[in-house]
Amino acid sequence: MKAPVRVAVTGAAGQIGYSLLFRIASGDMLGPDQPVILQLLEVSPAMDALQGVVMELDDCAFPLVAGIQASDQAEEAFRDADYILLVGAKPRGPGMERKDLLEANAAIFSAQGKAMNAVASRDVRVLAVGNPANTNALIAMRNAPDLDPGRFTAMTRLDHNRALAQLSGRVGAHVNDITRMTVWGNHSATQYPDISHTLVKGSPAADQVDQAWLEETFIPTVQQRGAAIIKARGQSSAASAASAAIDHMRDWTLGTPEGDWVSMAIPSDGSYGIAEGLIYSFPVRCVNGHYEIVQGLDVDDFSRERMLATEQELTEERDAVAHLLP
Ligand SMILES: NC(=O)C1=CN([C@@H]2O[C@H](COP(=O)(O)OP(=O)(O)OC[C@H]3O[C@@H](n4cnc5c(N)ncnc54)[C@H](O)[C@@H]3O)[C@@H](O)[C@H]2O)C=CC1
Ligand SMILES: O=C([O-])CC(=O)C(=O)O
Repeated sequence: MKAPVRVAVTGAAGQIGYSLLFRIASGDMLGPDQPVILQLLEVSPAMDALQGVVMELDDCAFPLVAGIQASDQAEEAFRDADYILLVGAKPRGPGMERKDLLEANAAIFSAQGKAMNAVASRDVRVLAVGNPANTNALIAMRNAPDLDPGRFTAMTRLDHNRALAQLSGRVGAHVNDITRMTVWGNHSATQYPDISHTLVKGSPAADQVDQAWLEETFIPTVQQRGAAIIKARGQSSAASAASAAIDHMRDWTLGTPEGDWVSMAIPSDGSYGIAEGLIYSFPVRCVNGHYEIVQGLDVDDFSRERMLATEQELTEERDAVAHLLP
């Protein structure tokens, strides 16, 4: 058995938390030989509810759980954390866009960035799930100047998985047979799910679907899937979001499968002409605990236009929170 690692989760008594914690604890995120110490953060009024979740975690008698701490203080929850999943934030309701949450949630990520800067492990891996996820990751990153900016990421894996599911249904292939899907940009309605480089059983996906389906069905369905779930369920997606968070952290830490890649929102290094520093979703390969942007993909005019539109939205979100970016 390895030495335990410390995994902090914010919003631990919320909807996503209720799916996420049990999967982290069972080894789905970091592997069946990696014990974890869970460090759970909630706001003070939710501490009773969090205590109930902790009781349930205890009652699972998970072999990999080496400790559980619950706190309403970020500096306690983030102390020496090797992984931080920033889930705690307000979700949107019907008729809202995710960026409408910016004002309500931005302050949380600036305070939590400062707290992790002070106390987290210098090798921490951070995932922002709370919306608007990309810009919240940017706020946390900029408020944690002593940590490596490359350690700050936001979740577009749910969009990536949704794109796999939609294409799988259309071409009649299992998701396991689909590789090299890409989601570019923001976790929002401007994101660009791109199948230009995607393979189905090793052959180009673009040859197996028509342009009208791509433009009129595939892209808008993936872009609007979060809203469709809210309409159907009355609440935003939770179990699928938790599952995507597990996938994101697992692949970052343990590596992406040979020949494939995944989508992660990470600080842009200027690749594909995207402004440096924005938290933008790229195709990435992960090896030995590090991600690298897949380079050299052809970008045609159709793709370029969409990649720029979502970059533009991220620039506007960044400008709207300039006062929180030291
Ligand atoms: N990036 C993505 O793909 C997805 C992101 N989301 C976002 O994730 C966030 C959480 O969603 P749910 O779990 O459904 O919401 P929820 O409302 O069920 O849970 C959020 C929890 O966060 C807690 N919280 C609020 N402020 C906090 C703070 N400062 N510190 C610690 N905890 C805090 C609340 O008390 C609550 O228990 C929302 O912003 C939602 O929009 C949801 C689905 C997918
Ligand atoms: O749509 C929402 O507000 C929740 C979310 O981010 C998603 O399901 O992708």
